[in-house]
Amino acid sequence: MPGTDKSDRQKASVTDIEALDFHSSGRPGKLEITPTKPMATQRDLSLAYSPGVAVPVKAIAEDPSTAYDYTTRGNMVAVISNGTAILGLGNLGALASKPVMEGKSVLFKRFADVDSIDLEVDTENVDEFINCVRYLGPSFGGINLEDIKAPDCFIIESRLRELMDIPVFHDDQHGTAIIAAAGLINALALTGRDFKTTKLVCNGAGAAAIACIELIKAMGFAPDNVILCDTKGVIYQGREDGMNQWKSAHAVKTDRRSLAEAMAGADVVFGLSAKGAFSEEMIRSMAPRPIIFAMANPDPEITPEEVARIRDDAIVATGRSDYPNQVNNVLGFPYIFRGALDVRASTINDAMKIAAAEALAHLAKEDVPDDVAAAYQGVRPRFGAQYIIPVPFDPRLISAIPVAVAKAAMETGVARKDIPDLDAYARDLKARRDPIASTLQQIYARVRRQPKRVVFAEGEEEQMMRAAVSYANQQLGTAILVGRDDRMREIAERAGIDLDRPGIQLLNARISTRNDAYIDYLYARIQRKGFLYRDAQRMIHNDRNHFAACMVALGDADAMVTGLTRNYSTALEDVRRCIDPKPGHRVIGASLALCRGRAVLVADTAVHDMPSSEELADIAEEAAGLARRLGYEPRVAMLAYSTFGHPSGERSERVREAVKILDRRRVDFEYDGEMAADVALNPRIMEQYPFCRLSGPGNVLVMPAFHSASISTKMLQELGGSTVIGPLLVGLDKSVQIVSMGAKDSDIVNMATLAAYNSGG
Ligand SMILES: NC(=O)C1=CN([C@@H]2O[C@H](COP(=O)(O)OP(=O)(O)OC[C@H]3O[C@@H](n4cnc5c(N)ncnc54)[C@H](OP(=O)(O)O)[C@@H]3O)[C@@H](O)[C@H]2O)C=CC1
Ligand SMILES: CC(=O)C(=O)O
Ligand SMILES: [Mg+2]
Repeated sequence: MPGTDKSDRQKASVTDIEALDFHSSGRPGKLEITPTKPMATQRDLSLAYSPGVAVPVKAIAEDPSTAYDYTTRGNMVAVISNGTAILGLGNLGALASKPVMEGKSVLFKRFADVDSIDLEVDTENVDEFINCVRYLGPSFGGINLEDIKAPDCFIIESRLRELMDIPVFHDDQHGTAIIAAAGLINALALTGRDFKTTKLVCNGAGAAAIACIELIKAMGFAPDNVILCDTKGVIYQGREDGMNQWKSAHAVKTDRRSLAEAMAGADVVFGLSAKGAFSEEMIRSMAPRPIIFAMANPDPEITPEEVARIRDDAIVATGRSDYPNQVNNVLGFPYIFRGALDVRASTINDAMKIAAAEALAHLAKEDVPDDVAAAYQGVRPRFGAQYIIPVPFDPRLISAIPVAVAKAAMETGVARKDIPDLDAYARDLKARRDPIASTLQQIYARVRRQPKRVVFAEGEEEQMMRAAVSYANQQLGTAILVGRDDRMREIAERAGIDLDRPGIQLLNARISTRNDAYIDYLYARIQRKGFLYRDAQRMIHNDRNHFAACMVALGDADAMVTGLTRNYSTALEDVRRCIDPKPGHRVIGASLALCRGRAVLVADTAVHDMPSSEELADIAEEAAGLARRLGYEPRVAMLAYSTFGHPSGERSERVREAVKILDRRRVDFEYDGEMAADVALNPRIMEQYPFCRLSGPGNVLVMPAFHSASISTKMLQELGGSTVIGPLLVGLDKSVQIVSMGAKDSDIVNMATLAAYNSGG
């Protein structure tokens, strides 16, 4: 198995198997290309291809700038590597770099709606690489070079910048430098230091390191106060071994020779080298309130835990997302290119880079508004040692950084398109990303802060075990697998699943010491419903759903997940035997559909077959409550085949009546209907009904009946490429989620996490 030693695996938030499964499941890899125009008819074909395509061809030949109007060029970036410095893993070749490059491409899309394709170029020859890339200009609005080793990357980037008239940006250099500079601006402010007098050591003298120190010197650091080190130690004036012109440019006059000597008394240390390069002794020798950016990936030069063991006055950042203060270029490249593309910039210059760094630094100092707090695990972070830089999921990044970059491009004359109204541009950017689409990430973060005990009722199923291990690994809490101990171990061993890890508990229902309590509890609930004491005994001993639900009911676990081996309604019946609805609530199912950066809740996708008007109103209230718990303000659209009375019919009448009931109940959320789905979702169509009370497109869709709810979500999933999570059970007094039969381990983890989240606390 590729990867890491045992201790690494235990602290890793994902296992090697999970990482491989993630990449191989479904369509291998992380990207696909989908057309943006219909390709359904002969006419479509004639327009998209011959003869219609000849018209834009001629237009572009006549005026090249129209390529931005007629092709993907203006929103398309290539991520290009030869794999000679893949993260901190070294030179593993072009092909091996592909997962990272695909990853960068999906981050472009996810965070800034920039389309991107990865290109791996199989040569270590600098001239060959340049020649390969230089002719690709017409295809792209920008080139993001990635993971090319120093010093080749310096030559490659500077030659390509001369040869091409679109931005060429080596992310490991400038992306990293921008983010590190932003973090440093804030860390210096917090420790009361001045750029001009602060002493900094940078370990690593490659792509990222050289760019970082060039940028911080441009921002005011004194060259004599910056010591660069590489595998051979300090880069001092006169050194000959392992040198190149880029290192020489930063050589200093000093008698220090080793990294340990350089770090003694230093205020700041940057690690852009390799795992474990900083020893405890080195950290101990630094000045009071040291600033430590250990940025090597995937493992830092020293971990925050290791630093905390030695001193409590340090500000620590790493390149990883599972520690506070993630200094990683993911905070930069998507947004920097967004801004550059939107003004059709010919290059990304220093002014644009500094503008991005300052915008990022500034954001960390701003108050975190409610709708952003969710991205921070529901806690409002305060500018300080644990929060010097925003997290990648901060929804403000999309409207802050591209604006700063675009403005700097216009001011320095490299923009080929003007954006006259930057406020309007910021609003457009904000609309490009729906904060609800980050919901799941926020939920995970919240659970991680308050880990929960979740029972995985069908513990003998391989998928459940995988999900439980993933749940525990992600530090979401304790995963309790219910099943026969020996059977679970046998299956786990065959499947290569390691159950002996922190956070996993195996529980045999037959021999649990709590059975008498569960049986008494259950019997009290079912004795007047035609069941005998021995029925209750059998249910607890032999049926894992009843056993697990009683565990949750009696507080031995916080939440439960089941459903893999039994159909939804049967599993729900089992659970309902043990757990009541929350007082004053109705149990419903709601599905969260995530599609193209947009998210909607659809209800009721599980419980009510043909809801009455009263029940539809209840469903609306439950679904709106769920939306709020998920962190967003509901706009409930009561859906039907008709819109505001036309065409009329019995089902629509029922929905209309539900709206009147909500009026009478004076509920405290936006709702309206009845309306068709396109009216609810498309603002242009909604405009035709100016009296509609929704302030924007519906984000909670209450369906007129179970069949329409189920059919529409399944169609969204199969035809629309949506991720559908759920149905989520809402309204029960204790937190239970039921997955669909045959669900994948990743679906089960999502549901377990949602169950944990819903269990409150
Ligand atoms: N957090 C972030 O956003 C980013 C982090 N990085 C990380 O920075 C590191 C370097 O990447 P990059 O600059 O692209 O790679 P390069 O190959 O261009 O440079 C690597 C540099 O690190 C030095 N080095 C390697 N091991 C050690 C060591 N144990 N002690 C001192 N110096 C060492 C090398 O020294 P020599 O010159 O003697 O060979 C070289 O100067 C990687 O770990 C990478 O993951 C990179 C980009 C972004
Ligand atoms: C983050 C990144 O680009 C790297 O580690 O190489
Ligand atoms: Mg990189």
